[in-house]
Amino acid sequence: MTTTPVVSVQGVSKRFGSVAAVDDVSFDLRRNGIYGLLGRNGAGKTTLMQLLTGQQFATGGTIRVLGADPVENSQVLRQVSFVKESQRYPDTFKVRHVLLAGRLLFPEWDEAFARSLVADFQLPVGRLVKKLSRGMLSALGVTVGLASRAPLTFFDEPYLGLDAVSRQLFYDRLLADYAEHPRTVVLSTHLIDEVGDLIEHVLLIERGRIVLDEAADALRGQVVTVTGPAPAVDRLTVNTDELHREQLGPLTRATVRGAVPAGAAREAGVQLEPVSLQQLVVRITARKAAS
Ligand SMILES: Nc1ncnc2c1ncn2[C@@H]1O[C@H](COP(=O)(O)OP(=O)(O)OP(=O)(O)O)[C@@H](O)[C@H]1O
Repeated sequence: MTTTPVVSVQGVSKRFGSVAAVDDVSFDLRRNGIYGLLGRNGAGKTTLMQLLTGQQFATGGTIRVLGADPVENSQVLRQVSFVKESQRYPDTFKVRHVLLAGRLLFPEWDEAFARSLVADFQLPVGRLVKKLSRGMLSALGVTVGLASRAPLTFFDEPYLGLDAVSRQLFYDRLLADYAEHPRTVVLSTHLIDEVGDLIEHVLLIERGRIVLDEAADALRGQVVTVTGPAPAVDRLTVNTDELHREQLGPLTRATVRGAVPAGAAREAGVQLEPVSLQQLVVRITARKAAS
């Protein structure tokens, strides 16, 4: 059975003058999944999320969110939570006003969950938002994003201000809550190894184009480094897609995508090692940049 995707993007572009921030991209986001929107600085992650949340107009193409155009569509936008680090709040707002706004705006808001997150992150509910530290502001965004339980939730690197302990808390709470209340979550980040275990699906954007759109598990198993004498490495990797090659003294190390026979590698004294999601993204991005 196929279910309608939560987001469907067809041939979408967004230009700012001569800059193509998003360049003819097409992809779907399915119902219930944790997506990693990965890419280097300036790749187009924020612009893409702004397009999906109706905060920017596409220069071309079609965007459907929950089956409709998101622009000025309150029916759709009530189902969408977009947490970004640069979030602005009215000057007079205290933390508790932001939480109240969340409760009023989001139909699925869970007040008890919000309170437990406020306690976890030790947020001062009576303090003016403009007096919060950067980390506290991030924690407030994360709290709203999680407690909103929106069917489509975007986190645009809101955790950059969080310290390592708070970031781990965010990842733990997200996973636990997602298990009980599945929804579609998009995490944009360049802290790829940190979110590597959370992500079910990878969308890699590079200079406005989607260059990878794959299940994370499939990717993890597909890419290996093969280290040994050059002739043996060549022989074992003949049917693979080579992403990178380097010479380490007498040894060659190739990063390849595809099946490398483990038994034959052992016999040839060639070492196989799995590649982390972070390394994989770096290799693919570097190759795209070179081509
Ligand atoms: N309002 C704007 N006016 C002009 N150019 C813009 C505007 N917004 C984004 N851009 C440009 O579009 C490109 C993509 O920017 P975007 O913020 O989407 O990237 P990003 O992947 O989110 O980057 P980062 O990880 O650094 O936040 C960049 O070249 C940026 O300078």
